[in-house]
Amino acid sequence: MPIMSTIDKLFNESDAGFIGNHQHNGYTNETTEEIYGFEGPEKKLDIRFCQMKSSKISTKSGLRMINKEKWQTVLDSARCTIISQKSNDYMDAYVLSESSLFVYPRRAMIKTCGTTTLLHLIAKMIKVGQECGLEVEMVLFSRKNLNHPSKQVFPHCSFSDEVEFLNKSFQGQAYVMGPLNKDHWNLYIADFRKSSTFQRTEQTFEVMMHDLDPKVMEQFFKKPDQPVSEVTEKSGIAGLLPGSLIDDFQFDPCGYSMNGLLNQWYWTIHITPESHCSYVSFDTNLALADYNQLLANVLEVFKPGRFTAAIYAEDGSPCGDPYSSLDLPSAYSIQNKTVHGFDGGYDVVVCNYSLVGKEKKHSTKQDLTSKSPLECNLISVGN
Ligand SMILES: C[S@+](CC[C@H](N)C(=O)[O-])C[C@H]1O[C@@H](n2cnc3c(N)ncnc32)[C@H](O)[C@@H]1O
Repeated sequence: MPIMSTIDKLFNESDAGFIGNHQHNGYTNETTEEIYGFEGPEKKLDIRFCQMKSSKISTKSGLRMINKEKWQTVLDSARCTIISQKSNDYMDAYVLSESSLFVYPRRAMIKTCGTTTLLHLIAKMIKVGQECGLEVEMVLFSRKNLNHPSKQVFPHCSFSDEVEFLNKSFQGQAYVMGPLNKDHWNLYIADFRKSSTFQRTEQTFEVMMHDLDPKVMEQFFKKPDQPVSEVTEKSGIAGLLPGSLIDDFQFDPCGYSMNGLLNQWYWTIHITPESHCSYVSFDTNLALADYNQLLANVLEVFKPGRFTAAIYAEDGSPCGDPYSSLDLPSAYSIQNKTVHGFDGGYDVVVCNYSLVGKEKKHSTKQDLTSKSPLECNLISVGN
């Protein structure tokens, strides 16, 4: 079935008053999103699994044994729908009505936006793992601060509720990276990995962009007869990581999501183009030694007014020194940089940037001599 007719069918079959996660307020014809703006910033759950000792099930495909229909029943708990799927030798990647799901044999990464209830799917996720002979060995839950937390469904109205909820299943630790009263990134980690059992080589890079250039955002309002592949090409998205298998989707009347599969690496972009709540996210686990050029290219494509960048890097990953990563693109000034070294063998760095003066042209060509004052928070291990 073509993608468009699939999503039309899914949404038409939704309960009255709900279109995917677009929720009517029940009093007028206006949706919650029309009043407050769509909540672009995603909640992200990254769960790593290992072989369960007591289990007789042992397959190389692990979580990839689970089919699309079964994943949909898991996603029902988060209130989002699978729109499309693409797979390669390494992973299954799903575009969702609200963001994306990536499934590796021993890892599932889900990000959902709007008023989805991501953490409600944890119990089903653990069960799915058990059915594949796997148990959880690490959980990372993260999200940027939300625009309208009070419009969320429990436990997503506050990070402390989310942490309490997560701690019912795992015993983890919670961190706020960045200024509490400005853009910041919440992170919860439960790490059950046995030390020195294997090399830690994972890394992820996220850019969370606000106040985007309206001319750029115009491209993500659906135009009759323009195929989504043309939007992906002309916007510059396709050129970010050439050679990728791309699964892209345009929402009606606006909005855009894509998953990219580049060998074993995923990348994903989600766009909320409405001017009163414009937001774009870029997320990848691509194993680069540093992300400066990729960041510059992403900024050149989207031209945000402000953005937060976050790197998670394990000690054995190519991105060895996150502190010196995220060098300043010249059109932007860095507001703050928060680095946390974890005793589990990984570091996290989160930076906030804003565009220097509206009159300045959007150019992200690197000029490392013009660094502006840097407020730097170094948090020691175990804090
Ligand atoms: C799912 S997309 C991408 C969200 C993403 N987290 C981001 O980075 O902005 C959200 C955009 O699609 C639009 N949209 C249109 N129909 C939608 C639907 N049925 N469900 C979710 N979003 C929809 C929203 O208004 C918004 O502009």
